[in-house]
Amino acid sequence: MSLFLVNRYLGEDDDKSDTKESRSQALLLKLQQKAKERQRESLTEHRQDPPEEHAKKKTLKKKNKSGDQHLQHDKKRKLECDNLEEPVKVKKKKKGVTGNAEDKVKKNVPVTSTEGLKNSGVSGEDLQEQQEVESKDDIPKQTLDTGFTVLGGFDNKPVQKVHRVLPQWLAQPDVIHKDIKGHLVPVCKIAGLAPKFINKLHHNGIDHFFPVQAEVIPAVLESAQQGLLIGPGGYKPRDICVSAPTGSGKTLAFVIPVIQVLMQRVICEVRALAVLPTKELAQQVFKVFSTYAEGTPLRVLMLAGQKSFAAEQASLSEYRGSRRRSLADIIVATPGRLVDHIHKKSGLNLEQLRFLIIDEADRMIDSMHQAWLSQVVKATYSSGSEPEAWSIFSRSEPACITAASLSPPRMPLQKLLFSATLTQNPEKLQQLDLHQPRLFSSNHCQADGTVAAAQKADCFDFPQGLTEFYVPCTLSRKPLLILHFVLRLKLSPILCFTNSREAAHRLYLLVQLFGGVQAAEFSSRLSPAERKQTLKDFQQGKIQLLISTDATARGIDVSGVKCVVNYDAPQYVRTYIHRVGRTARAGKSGLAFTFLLGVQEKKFLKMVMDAGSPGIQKQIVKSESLKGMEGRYERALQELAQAIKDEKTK
Ligand SMILES: Nc1ncnc2c1ncn2[C@@H]1O[C@H](COP(=O)(O)OP(=O)(O)OP(=O)(O)O)[C@@H](O)[C@H]1O
Repeated sequence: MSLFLVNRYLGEDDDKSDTKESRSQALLLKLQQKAKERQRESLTEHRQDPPEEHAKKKTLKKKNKSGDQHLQHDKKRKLECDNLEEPVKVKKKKKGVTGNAEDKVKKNVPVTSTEGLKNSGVSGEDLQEQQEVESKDDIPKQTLDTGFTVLGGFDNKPVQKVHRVLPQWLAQPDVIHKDIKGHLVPVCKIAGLAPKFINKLHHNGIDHFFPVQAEVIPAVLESAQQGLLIGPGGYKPRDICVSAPTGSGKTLAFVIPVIQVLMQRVICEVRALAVLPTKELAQQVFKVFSTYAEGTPLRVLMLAGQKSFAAEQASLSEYRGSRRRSLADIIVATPGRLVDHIHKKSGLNLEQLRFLIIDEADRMIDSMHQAWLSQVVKATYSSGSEPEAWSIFSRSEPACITAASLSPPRMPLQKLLFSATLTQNPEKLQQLDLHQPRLFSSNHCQADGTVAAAQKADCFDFPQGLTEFYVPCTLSRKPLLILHFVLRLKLSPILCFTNSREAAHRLYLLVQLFGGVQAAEFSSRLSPAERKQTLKDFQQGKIQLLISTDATARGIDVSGVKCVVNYDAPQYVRTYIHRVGRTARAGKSGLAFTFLLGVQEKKFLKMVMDAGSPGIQKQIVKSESLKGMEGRYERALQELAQAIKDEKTK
């Protein structure tokens, strides 16, 4: 009933009905061909039969029209005895129940496509009668008897495509320019930054802000213009989401305003918490916070498992007199360690928390293990256990609104989300319970800076200076290719990604056995201390080829990476974007190569183009250019088998 037809949003995939449509089209064509063949046979037969014979058949057919199966069977047997072919039922049917196209062909009744009928030599008036009869037949029997008219048709209408409807804040974001170099803003132009802060930026070689920083820093400063307790206009400050390419400077976009807002604080309380997915990223952000908090009274602490739990606990707070005092203003943590400290009540007091920063937000949303966010938000409400001098400002759990609950200003909790591949799926974002969110996105920015129409889901921005290639190859040639890139093409330092830590380890052993390359591996096979040392050596240029799993794919900032190689093609487009984003950072240029087997090419290229890649070029490496390495390579392969066996025995 079309009155109650509801079209659902079927996602960005190809329309399901299209496939259904194409299937039925194909079936129809097949049936028509069969019908035509039968009609041709009958016509040839028709010409051969004498007229009386033809009349006999016709009457026979009319009598048996509504015959049942066994009668049909007898007739068939009778005809066979008379050594006569069964006539192909080509022509019209006066009455009868419509079957589907397939049934029609089985009973040799022509499929109701008019050209099929025309070709079969059925005359015009028959055609008209046929269509009238059929069109009447289309209406189910009971309506003919009752005379009621049926609202809407029963015919199979294709589902209309319903376009995605986004909340306004997602559909109309604040635009961030993609072109970093073309839209630099001098740091002194940003209102609200303390002069000594500007000097510190100059001292660290930062004279201009990148587009994402020029947009986000003023927005965060504005949300705390009236102090920590209230946002603009006396309302609770809006949460902020930032979606900008890899290497576009998102870290400083939250470090600088948070330090600027908190540096005037009087009493030390935990007022900023940055949560990151991995230890290495936490270490990296902790370093940036420490660099810019130097010279201010702010103290930065990391809870990521680099030190023992007890050592972290001791550095969180201490008793002074009868009260526990916080020893940290800003905390940088990984979710697991953070939840441990909350559960074990190890002196982590979040009741004065003002900024909750979630970096690599899409990854943090997907891996909400231990429901860390709800634990953190719960911990920001006053437990009521210790009568706090700040009780006047401490938050109480949201309850019914009363005059009392509205009177004293509560410390608002403002969430700041950052990612290069921020999801636009409202259902996923709903988990974060954002308050009147404001989105800053480069995704919607056109070349001339105007806002593009709502983007397809999962369409992202790639760094401007990135050039992407794919290399068709076979499994056995991959190691030779990576050696060719290091030894012959001199593309090092190369960051090479594999899809598993075993593959990374095997490749590392093989490259070591081949010789002549400073290589290292980076995966969870190494201890945190070894990983930290490996990253440091890579930063210092002591390593030509770093073979890594996706542990370094996100956020790790290693300046000077000229080339990223996807030794194993990534399964997901977000993984691809974060891997290739390890190069071409801060507006610099960089190369990304993906080794593809024949079977992977079509699907991978479609995935990358659908994600908004500016273009990926085919780079063929001829077998001749690998000549001369085969001998050493074969020997290295044999030794590898032995080396792996020895490791297993150890
Ligand atoms: N205004 C600036 N001027 C010069 N260099 C900058 C500026 N802002 C950031 N950088 C440098 O750019 C590099 C990338 O910065 P950052 O790691 O913050 O990028 P990102 O957007 O967080 O990347 P990812 O999405 O991969 O985490 C860093 O080495 C940083 O020091």
